[in-house]
Amino acid sequence: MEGQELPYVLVDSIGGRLGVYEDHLGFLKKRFHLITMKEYLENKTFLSKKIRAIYIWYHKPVINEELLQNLPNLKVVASAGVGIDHLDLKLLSSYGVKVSNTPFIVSTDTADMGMALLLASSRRLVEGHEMAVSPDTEYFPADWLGVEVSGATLGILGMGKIGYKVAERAKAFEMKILYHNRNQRKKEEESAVGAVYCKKIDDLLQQSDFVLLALTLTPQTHKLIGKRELELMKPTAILINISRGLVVDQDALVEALQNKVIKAAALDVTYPEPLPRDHPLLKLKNVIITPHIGSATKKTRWIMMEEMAESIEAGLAGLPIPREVLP
Ligand SMILES: O=C(O)[C@H](O)CO
Repeated sequence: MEGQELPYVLVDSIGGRLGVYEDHLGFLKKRFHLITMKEYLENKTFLSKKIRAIYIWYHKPVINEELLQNLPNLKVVASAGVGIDHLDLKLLSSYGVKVSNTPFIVSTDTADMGMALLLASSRRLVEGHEMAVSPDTEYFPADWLGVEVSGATLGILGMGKIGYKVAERAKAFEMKILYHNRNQRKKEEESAVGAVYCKKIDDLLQQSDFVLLALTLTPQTHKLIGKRELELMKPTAILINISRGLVVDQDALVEALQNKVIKAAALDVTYPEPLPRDHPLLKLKNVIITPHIGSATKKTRWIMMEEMAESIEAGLAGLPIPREVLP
């Protein structure tokens, strides 16, 4: 590309908590002229015509109509991860902008995260750690027991790529698996992991010892798990969420956990993220919260970045966009 100007790509920020990773910069800067939101806002007149792609990391920058109106040469939006609930696909398409995501690479790590949360909450790892490092020598009281995983029933809501990988892992833990999904999986896929389809979500909720949410956030799944659904669950059940905070009615969840309607929850996602420091969920002993780290491993995050760069390059060259998301 010597002598040729690199394409201008808008990013939210570089480094820091939500910015593009510093160690991804070498790779990206060989291909693109990265412009942060701050630089764009400081030099809007010149940069708005230059920017041809947006690189969305941690759901940022937020793309609204005003931004689209100001970027007449925008062709591609590459979004990290699988969820695209932060994007208005119809709006983007009306501006002729194509969208890509990285749905395949994140599924293994996110499924691992689901199992990690399931094991951590059932075996009370966080409380156990606190007990072990506490100055108090009252170590492991007899009434402090966990919940067995082997032989327990896991209900998976959302049997896409991530849900299915959770099922594969749960099978190795000798769990019984129920699932609900918009479409029933093929018989051979079901029998490979020993999963039984529940047409009705209520049946899955009533029968499961662990309910794991691996759903896409859509208008149909928005606050799908509310007071009624939590009350259908067993009082000994644990809720695990690795999808989006908004698939659960969080106020109803707080109430259910406070009143022991369910035993515990393990959440990689909440709304908002992070939760305000005085949020009641942060005060409950029967809750584990992690900071939306389903795909946060070194190798996966690197491949996500490479895939996003590949999609931008293809889109700008007028080629079919790998992993394009259609409106
Ligand atoms: O959707 C995903 O892949 C992750 O949750 C990051 O948004």
